[in-house]
Amino acid sequence: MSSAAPLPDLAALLAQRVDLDPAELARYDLEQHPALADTALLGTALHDFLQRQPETGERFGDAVDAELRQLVEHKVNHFATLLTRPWAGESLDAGLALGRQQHEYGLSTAWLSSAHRVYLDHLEQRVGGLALAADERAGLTAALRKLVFYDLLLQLSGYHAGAEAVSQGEAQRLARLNRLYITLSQVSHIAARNVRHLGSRELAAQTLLREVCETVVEHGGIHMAWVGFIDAASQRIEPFAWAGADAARYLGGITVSVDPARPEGQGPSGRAVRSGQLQLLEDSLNAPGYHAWSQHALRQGFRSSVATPLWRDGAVIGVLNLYAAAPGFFGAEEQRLAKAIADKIDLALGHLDDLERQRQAEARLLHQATHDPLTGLPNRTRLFHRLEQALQADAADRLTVLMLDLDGFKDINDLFGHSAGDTLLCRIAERLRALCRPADVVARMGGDEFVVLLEQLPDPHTARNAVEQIISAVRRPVPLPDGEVSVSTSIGMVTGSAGVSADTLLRQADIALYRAKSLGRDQYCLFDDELERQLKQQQTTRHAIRAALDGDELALYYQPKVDLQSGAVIGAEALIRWVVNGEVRAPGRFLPALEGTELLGQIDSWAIRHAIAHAAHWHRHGLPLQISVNVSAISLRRPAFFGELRALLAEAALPHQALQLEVLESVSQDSLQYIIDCLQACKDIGVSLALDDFGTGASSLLHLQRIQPDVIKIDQRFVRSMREQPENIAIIKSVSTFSQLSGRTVIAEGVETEAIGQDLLALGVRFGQGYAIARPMPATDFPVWVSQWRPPAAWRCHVTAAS
Ligand SMILES: Nc1nc2c(ncn2[C@@H]2O[C@H](COP(=O)(O)OP(=O)(O)OP(=O)(O)O)[C@@H](O)[C@H]2O)c(=O)[nH]1
Repeated sequence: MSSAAPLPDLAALLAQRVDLDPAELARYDLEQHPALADTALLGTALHDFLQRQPETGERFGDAVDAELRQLVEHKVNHFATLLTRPWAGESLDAGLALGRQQHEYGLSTAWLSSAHRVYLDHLEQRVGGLALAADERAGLTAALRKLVFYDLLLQLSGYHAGAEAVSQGEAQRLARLNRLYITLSQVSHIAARNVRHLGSRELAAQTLLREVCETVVEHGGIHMAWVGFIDAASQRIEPFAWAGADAARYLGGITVSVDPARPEGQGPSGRAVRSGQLQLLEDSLNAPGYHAWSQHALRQGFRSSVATPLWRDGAVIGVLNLYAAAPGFFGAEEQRLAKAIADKIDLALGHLDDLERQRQAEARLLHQATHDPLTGLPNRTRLFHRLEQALQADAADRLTVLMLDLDGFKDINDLFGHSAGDTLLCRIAERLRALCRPADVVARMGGDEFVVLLEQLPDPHTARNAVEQIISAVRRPVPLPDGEVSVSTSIGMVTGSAGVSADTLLRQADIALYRAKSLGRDQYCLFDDELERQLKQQQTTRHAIRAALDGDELALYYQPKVDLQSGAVIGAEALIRWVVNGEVRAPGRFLPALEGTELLGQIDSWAIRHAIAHAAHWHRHGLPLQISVNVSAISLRRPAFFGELRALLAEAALPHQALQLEVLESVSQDSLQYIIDCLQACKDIGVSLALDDFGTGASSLLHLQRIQPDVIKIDQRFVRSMREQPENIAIIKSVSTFSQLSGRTVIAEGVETEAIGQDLLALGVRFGQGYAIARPMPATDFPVWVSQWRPPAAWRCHVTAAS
């Protein structure tokens, strides 16, 4: 061994510490004494010694045999090298490595040092066996002792270097973890944020997840972070939010799939989705299955990453990817943190979904509260709100409200069933919607009533056009499972004006609608102040009539019906009068105000009750006449009508034939089967039926067939003017002939003069009613009149001539 070569710094330093002079060792030329090492012997001694140390068992556990043997082998080899080439670099390295290794095993310095006792014993024994002079042996022994201490210092240096490296690495790791924990707490904070104001679920998720990525990058020492979600159609993981240097460019350049059959599905994200487990990429440079991305990753400057699955309702929906610049960045603790961040994202997404569900539920509730469930149109509440908004806008005068009510809709329900009625309402709703502009409001107010709100109309002409189109559209037949039905609609129309309230506008539209109905339906009516005045008048009248019904102001007057030929009184028609402060008012002055109201039905009931009472009284007093009373459609529609009538007849003990019901042709035009059934039931118990005002309806003969009246009353308009309008004579004649042929009695109304009576007799009409016979009179006057009545001589002569 050459002592001329300089010692490595550390070797020189340690040698100096133990006062070992390389020249001193060199003097003994240890290579001459291979027996000194005797590695086999030393190995056994060292193994036996170390195995006895209590610390050995604690440190090596079950693996004591294999691991201790290996360590002992390293030690012994090193010892042999040390003896022969103590200053060689490999000897130095091996000593340091041994020390670091014992530190890594977690062995103490005491344990390490104790081995050197064995070296000393071993060397002393070996040296004792050498053939050396005493002073030489003493010198060699001393040099070898120093060499053992030198090695002890060398191994302890390695041990400490190891300890230092670990503590430095640990400090860095702790600092990194600390940052990550801070990051996690910030992520928790973000995930728990109130997101209501962030807009839609999509927008809120984007904001939250972007903030999470930014926080992780900014505070967590992460190079880049992104969250992606699985797109079911493409089976790709589509980036949703990201942060970090050039993240957008990186993500723009890669495709990530969950499909294991594709190379893009082989990376950590695809595997994370499929396995539901975090996937660790220790080093992108040498990771199997990573070739598809490694170039991108290198350019992007990251070496390690974790892909953590994101969950929703038990299924993986996406991935959180975190990247670090250093390889092996993600230790166990970092991975736990990545999972914890992913958990927070799961929570935040769950929270967003709950919020979205809540929002949808609220929207549904609001929709339910503001829309009609049958047609889906806005309901009264919403209409009212929209109307108020429209009125607050500047152009109130360019606003038109149309209030629609279908005509005779009740009949559709009655004839075809309620569900057919529903279908009809839906079809009408669709037609209205189709006719209006998107900004117009079409609302269903309930029942068969709709309101259309037309805003920003350029002129009144446009509004009228719209109404006319609506009227025609409603008229078009609607196909139903059992055939087609047709309805019409009446419409009240009103135009907005500055300062008018929504309430008022709707009320005015309603007034106009009412007028359109009373004018005969299937038309529209424009609201004006006169209309309102009339309505008020009407309401006053109704109020007064209701009071009259309860009080004693109504009376029945009787107008006789006679045989013009013989002068015989065949009966009388009961006509209602309203006696106010001595003034007797004819029904024409107050009944129109009751049109369509239940009050009309009450008036009918009152009249029937009193007519029966009068007739019964006269019957009991030798005047067995048939008394007729007018009944409106509204009464005949009442299911209780027939029962009540029969009870009244029974109570008064009046023969049923003594009562006649006069119905208007318009009743029959309603053609309701149950009205006809009701009339038939009355006929079946002997009550007589007269068709009033015959000739004024649209299809008289047709309805005759359905109603089957016993008596036909020719409307007085034909009779009164028969002299001036000869065509009326033809009508009267044909009605008379037809009636005689079908076995019905014909009575002419409006016999106002003797001449008319004569003409009627000449046409073969025998029975009449009119001023030439008698005006309607109070019930008390009627028996007297009957006893005194004589027909004009001309009629009697006519009779004579005819016979
Ligand atoms: N099928 C159906 N019918 C309804 C609904 N709501 C209300 N109705 C009925 O619709 C009818 C509306 O009454 P009215 O407007 O007085 O009946 P109408 O026969 O059209 O009378 P006019 O308007 O005077 O021509 C009533 O018989 C209600 O029972 C519904 O949702 N579906």
